[in-house]
Amino acid sequence: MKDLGFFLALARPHAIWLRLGAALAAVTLLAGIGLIAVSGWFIAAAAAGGLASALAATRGVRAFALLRPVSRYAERLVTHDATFRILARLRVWTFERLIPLSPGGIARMRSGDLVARVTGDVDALDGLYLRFLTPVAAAAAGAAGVAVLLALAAPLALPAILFLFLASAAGLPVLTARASRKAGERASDMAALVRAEAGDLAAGLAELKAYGADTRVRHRLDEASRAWTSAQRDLARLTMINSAVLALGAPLALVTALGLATAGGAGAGLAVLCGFAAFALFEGAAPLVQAAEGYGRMQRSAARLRAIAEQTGDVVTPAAPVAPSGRHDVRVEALSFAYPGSETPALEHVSLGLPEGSRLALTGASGSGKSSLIKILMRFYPVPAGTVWLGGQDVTTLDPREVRRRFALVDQRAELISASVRENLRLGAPGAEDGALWKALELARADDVVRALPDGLDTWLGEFGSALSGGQARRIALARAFVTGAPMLLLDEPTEGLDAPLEHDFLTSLGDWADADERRSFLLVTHRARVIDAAREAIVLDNGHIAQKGPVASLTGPSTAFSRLFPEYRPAG
Ligand SMILES: Nc1ncnc2c1ncn2[C@@H]1O[C@H](COP(=O)(O)OP(=O)(O)OP(=O)(O)O)[C@@H](O)[C@H]1O
Repeated sequence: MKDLGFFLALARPHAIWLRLGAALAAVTLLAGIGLIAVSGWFIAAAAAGGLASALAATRGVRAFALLRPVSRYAERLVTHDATFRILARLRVWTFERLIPLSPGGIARMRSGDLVARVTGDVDALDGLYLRFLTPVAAAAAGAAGVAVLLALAAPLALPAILFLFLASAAGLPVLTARASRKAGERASDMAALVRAEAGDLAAGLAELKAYGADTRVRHRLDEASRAWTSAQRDLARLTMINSAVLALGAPLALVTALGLATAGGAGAGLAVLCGFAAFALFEGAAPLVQAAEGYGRMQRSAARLRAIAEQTGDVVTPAAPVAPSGRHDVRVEALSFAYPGSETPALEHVSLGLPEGSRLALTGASGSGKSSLIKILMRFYPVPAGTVWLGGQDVTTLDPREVRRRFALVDQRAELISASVRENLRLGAPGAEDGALWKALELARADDVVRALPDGLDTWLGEFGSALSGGQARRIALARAFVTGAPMLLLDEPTEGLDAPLEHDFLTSLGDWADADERRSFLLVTHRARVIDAAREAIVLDNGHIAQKGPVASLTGPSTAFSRLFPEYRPAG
């Protein structure tokens, strides 16, 4: 309940609309009770031949019959509008909690699970605002209205009817909430699991099929789906029982009120009016029971969403970040780092400098820590030991977003988003004009690629840029990095998988970009000897330590770490 209370509080800015919706729901319920009660009175009066009463009743029927749909329409409009606004706020709230989590922190969460939280869990909470708050107020107003009517016309019936109503509108929902809790939580968990499994299956379908593992994942998905269906079946059973109880409660109230009103001396017309009013009151109990049926699900969704709010990012934004200096030289001093949950350090006591205008290659065997260093520079992970200086300032005193703005990242996956070429290029510079995009494309030798696409810059690139070859995607990713205007490029094996001419073109583009401004610099992670020639200096990492560093030509020589990695290396030219 604490979690649900938290999300109720989040809806406070929209409270006025929820209250108006509740008032309209109360009017709708009262109009419904009035319509049925007066209709009953009309039938009884007409049967008894009381023309005057029958005429008065028809006026009542007309008034209530007009009022009910109008107030219901207005209520739906107001409550749905308020609910959608609250859900939109909730989504923004969720993203605001996710964004400060560093990419390193988010990478530990399953992507399908994240999607389930932002979509399914947020949607599940609509029941809290739409099916819980509004009906409580309406049912209370309906009960008060019928109580006044019975107190005036058939006081004998009042206690029995109120008892029946309280049992249906309070007792039954409480019992239902208890009974539905486990099944609801299971349904919510399984729905999230199904989304996560389906996400994994869709994302890795080609690989899973290639290795014949798709059947295994499909089985897991089937199992989760079956568990989800079973939980939903349990909930449906509960709904069925509740519907039966409510269906019995309404006629029981009718008969009770009718009998007791007659016993109390009310005439036939009045007795029927009281009976039908008591009957119609049960319309107000149904939404409360429905809300209780969704309690477990809502509770779980609220808990899962709150868990996001309670996560603290690995990379902390300082409360008062210092303003960045205009410089962008980097210095790493005695940096040590291990991944969360890992005992083995990925980097140990690493010190290096990347002055403005530098062209540095970072090489080393697989697992030596090259990508880890890039992730730390990008502030995807914290700096647990040692110091990283950017423009003479300790990066932990700067806003991580400011640090990231100084770097543009290109890696071997060249992750293009499923959007147009233009949107991909503008990812890091949303306001960039087409002229700037074409300039960057020319510099990255990707302008011909884009001109050959059916709609040029407007061409849709498909999921992860699947409409392009690896080489084309890499060149567009390089152009995207150029568009950002960042003075430093971090390239993580950017030419992996490219043939020699494509690799040569890529490195020439990189060189041209760096030549255009002497303050520009790049750090190039590579396993390939040919690529090292694009740099002036190189660092060889070995098991998280710096084994060698200096101008590329100085690293060769018998039994150096560099020559062990590149025995065939001959400096270019
Ligand atoms: N997300 C992670 N969680 C835990 N350990 C990790 C993670 N990423 C890398 N490691 C570990 O950190 C060490 C350094 O990895 P890193 O990716 O930096 O090496 P690398 O030199 O870039 O390797 P490669 O050339 O194969 O890309 C390795 O031992 C690796 O297993």
